[in-house]
Amino acid sequence: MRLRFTKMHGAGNDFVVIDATQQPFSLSPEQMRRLGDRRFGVGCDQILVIEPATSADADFRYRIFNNTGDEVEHCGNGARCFVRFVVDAGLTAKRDIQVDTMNRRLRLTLQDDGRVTVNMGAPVFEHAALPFDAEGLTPAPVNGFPLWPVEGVSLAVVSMGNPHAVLRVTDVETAPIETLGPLIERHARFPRRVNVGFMQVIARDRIALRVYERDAGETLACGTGACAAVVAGIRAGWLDAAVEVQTRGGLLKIEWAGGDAPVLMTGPAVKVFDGEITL
Ligand SMILES: N[C@@H](CCC[C@H](N)C(=O)O)C(=O)O
Repeated sequence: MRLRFTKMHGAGNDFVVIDATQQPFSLSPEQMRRLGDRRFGVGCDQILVIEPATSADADFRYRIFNNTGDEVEHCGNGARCFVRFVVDAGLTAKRDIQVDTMNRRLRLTLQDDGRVTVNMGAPVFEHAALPFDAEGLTPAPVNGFPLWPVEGVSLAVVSMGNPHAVLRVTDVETAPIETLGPLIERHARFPRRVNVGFMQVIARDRIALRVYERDAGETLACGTGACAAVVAGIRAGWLDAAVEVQTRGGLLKIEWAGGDAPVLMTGPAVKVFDGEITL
């Protein structure tokens, strides 16, 4: 089958975007893996699929697959690229767009400077939402916020629609991402696995972050990971309500007023090229 696609990235987190409003989309997990393979296919961290809305008050439906072919709940950097794509492709004349994902309604705004702000919804701390199995563990609360001892480190657990574990490190450049990342990602306490964020607090309004993503491994940026890290940092009393997140691929701005307030994420969305592939 021949498939038209657009290669995009958000702060270096890269995507193959498929417009399923204009062409049929039905790829097997094997075809997805080939598409996502950097040597045998196009290569990307995630595949984003844009579909017509299925509810009356949404503009589109947006589906996300890791480059392993597994469908996942959420992708923050991808959400920004989704907006850039639908506006540039003329699929909508709106600048404020509502989209349904697997488990959330997102509200997104294309700014005049080309960046996109995404209302990511509120963070969820209930363990069932990740899920996280805390049976038999005693948390070490920091300012009342529980940090959980797993594999010798202290983890904050946060769902942004998808699961995140966040740990504070003194230096992201020397943090053991390659060893600890996969160990926590596949730890039995996270039955559906987890994205693992390594956060260095630089100031109350600035962190450096590296994320070992579920399935994709370390990416140059993770939007939901940035939200989870900032939320954890705010709850632990380390950060203010607006924080710049330095990732290896670029800068993201995250804002959260606490409680049930939604997390707002602002950052870049860039088209790289259009292409066609036979799968
Ligand atoms: N890169 C993403 C997150 C993609 C999904 C993640 N790997 C998962 O499995 O939950 C982002 O920008 O949020």
